[in-house]
Amino acid sequence: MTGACRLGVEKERLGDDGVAWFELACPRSQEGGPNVAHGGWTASVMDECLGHLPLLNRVLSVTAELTVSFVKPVPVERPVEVRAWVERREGSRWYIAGEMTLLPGHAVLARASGIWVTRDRGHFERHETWLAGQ
Ligand SMILES: CC(C)(COP(=O)(O)OP(=O)(O)OC[C@H]1O[C@@H](n2cnc3c(N)ncnc32)[C@H](O)[C@@H]1OP(=O)(O)O)[C@@H](O)C(=O)NCCC(=O)NCCSC(=O)Cc1ccccc1
Repeated sequence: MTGACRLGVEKERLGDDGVAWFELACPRSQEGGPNVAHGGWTASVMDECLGHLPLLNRVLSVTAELTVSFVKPVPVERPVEVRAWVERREGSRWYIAGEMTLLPGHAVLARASGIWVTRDRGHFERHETWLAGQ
């Protein structure tokens, strides 16, 4: 369980096959058109879910690139599923892809792919040092 996620993610699980699975619904507050999600919500959810895959493997990473295809409008307050999987790893880069489908029929609503770069625990401290010089 992920607790009270502001994006609406309610459940999360890593399968034995390495595929991460999430169940969620777009909150009414994220509406971008009549009864449908704002695209920024969809992109954020894909970042959140795909980015959780390294975390579920106990690896700290940050998003370096993210591409989202908006296939269909996402209805608000309707259960949707996101699946995420690792396509390949090269050096410190994780190439991760995923898709969002509408439950219960699994019509595809969005697809995403991106690159996550692993970081050590000093990442945020180094950022604070950099920020102080700006
Ligand atoms: C860290 C980095 C992405 C790269 O820093 P640098 O100093 O340049 O890195 P460095 O030189 O050490 O290279 C390392 C490796 O990376 C590669 N590479 C580098 N750039 C790119 C690229 N654009 N695209 C592709 N690859 C790139 C580079 O070739 C090298 O590869 P190698 O090791 O030779 O195979 C920096 O630009 C940054 O912090 N950006 C902001 C990130 C941020 O704030 N994200 C949003 C918040 S996080 C979030 O929300 C996710 C989340 C969700 C849910 C739960 C948890 C997490």
